[in-house]
Amino acid sequence: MKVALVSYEVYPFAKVGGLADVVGALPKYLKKFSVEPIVIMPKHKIVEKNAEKFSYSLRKIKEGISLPYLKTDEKFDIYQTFIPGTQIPVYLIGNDYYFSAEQVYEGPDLAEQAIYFSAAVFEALKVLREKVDVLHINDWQTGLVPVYLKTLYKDDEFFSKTVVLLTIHNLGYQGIFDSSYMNFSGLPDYLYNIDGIEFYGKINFLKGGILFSDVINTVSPTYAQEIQTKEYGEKLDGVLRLRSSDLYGILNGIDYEEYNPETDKRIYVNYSLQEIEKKYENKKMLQKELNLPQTNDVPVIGMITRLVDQKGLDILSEVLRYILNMDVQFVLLGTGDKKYEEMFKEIEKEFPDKMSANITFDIVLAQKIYASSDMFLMPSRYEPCGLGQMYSLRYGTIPVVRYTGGLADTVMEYDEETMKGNGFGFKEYDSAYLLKAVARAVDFFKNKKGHWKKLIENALKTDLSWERSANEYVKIYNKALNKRR
Ligand SMILES: Nc1ncnc2c1ncn2[C@@H]1O[C@H](COP(=O)(O)OP(=O)(O)O[C@H]2O[C@H](CO)[C@@H](O)[C@H](O)[C@H]2O)[C@@H](O)[C@H]1O
Repeated sequence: MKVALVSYEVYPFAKVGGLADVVGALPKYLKKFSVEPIVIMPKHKIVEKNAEKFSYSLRKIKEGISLPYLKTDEKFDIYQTFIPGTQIPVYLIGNDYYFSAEQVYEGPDLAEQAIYFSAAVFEALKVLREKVDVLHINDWQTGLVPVYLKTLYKDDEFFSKTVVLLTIHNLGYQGIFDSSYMNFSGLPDYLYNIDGIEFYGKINFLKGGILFSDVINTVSPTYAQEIQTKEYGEKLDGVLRLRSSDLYGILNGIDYEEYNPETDKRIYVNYSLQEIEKKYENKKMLQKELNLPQTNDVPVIGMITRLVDQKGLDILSEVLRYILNMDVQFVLLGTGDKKYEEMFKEIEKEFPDKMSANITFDIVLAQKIYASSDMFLMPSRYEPCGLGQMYSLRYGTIPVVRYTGGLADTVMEYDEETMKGNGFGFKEYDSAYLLKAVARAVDFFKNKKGHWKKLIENALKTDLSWERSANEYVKIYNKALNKRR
């Protein structure tokens, strides 16, 4: 079975968030289940910049390809590279006008960029003579791929057996744009309809993906249920309920080779369950690097996140000062909304010995924080899967989370009686419960050393590998293929 994973971000070539990690890792594991994966992404400017850092090279293999249906004369080239350490080909759509901004989600016009990329997938596959069974698309940027397939490419022999799986990594981002883009896309006008891609007087790319894909999944079972409700449905719950018999939840895995405390070169000192004291050497080095007092008596609470409302920053802002009045240190790494960046900077000034606010994007520092912290905070309003808590568990760092979406599927409240569970959390989205959960974790760290050790052991033993998830993906690829047979 040949599968093309289509994504606007892929690690290590261009990463903004968790989407990149998933599409960068999944193909490696699909291979173990006899799937032949290829990857298609835009050649963002950052892809060239990252080449040296991650030791890959880019080779131009085709050039000057036009898009027959779009209202543009812009042509694209195809570059090729491989997922590092593998033979898995990555094809990059290169166009200087659309994909040369400094940041992945910048550029002349994000709607046109996404349309251009989605349409280019078809022409690229034809030029490359890559006949794929499944187009595995990801998030709104690729939502129009199945719409093109089932309309303008419907009678194209080359794609007559191709099916589409849409993975929704985050329903909060849908790609809602002015209806005038219908014209640019070249898609038939009848699609601008409530049963098509029209959405409250605009067009919605993700809605197109949901309606036109053969099978859909989200990145955790709980989130797959939640998004069919009004509370989490982001106005697409009705459309999702319509597709509920084709909607699955598959928990993401994490890349166990890339994220391994025993071998990770980005952290200060490697460690394992057998040498857990070395985790504390990391902690001391991080404290030093970030100018915090070097001590093991005080728990370090880490947080690495895009600074957006989704991540629970509003309830955190209500109680962060209370948290810092406990005997703790708090290390934040994140970028995003200015109001949150400023808030953390402000609080850092108030608590210079306790708070370190790092408003930057830094993959190496992220790793050091995952390894060195005692706890990892993720009080999300909603969380499709969440990778942060999984990386923490892998590094023996205890997650404190709101039990929603994938957080509810991966973190289990610690039970003193049975000594089962790998973290702490709260259900209701309310700052008082957040504070209580943090206080409970701090109490265990300080006063219940035996239990804390057991927590670390349970965290390190949690199975979050991709193998199981890759197997699930193969099952739903087959479900999609059965629809066309
Ligand atoms: N400033 C910074 N510096 C370095 N690294 C940083 C960083 N800010 C964030 N990161 C990294 O970006 C990733 C974030 O992944 P998450 O899954 O936690 O959230 P995100 O909302 O981006 O992903 C969405 O897609 C993923 C993938 O499906 C879902 O798990 C998730 O729920 C959904 O919201 C982590 O690897 C984190 O370490």
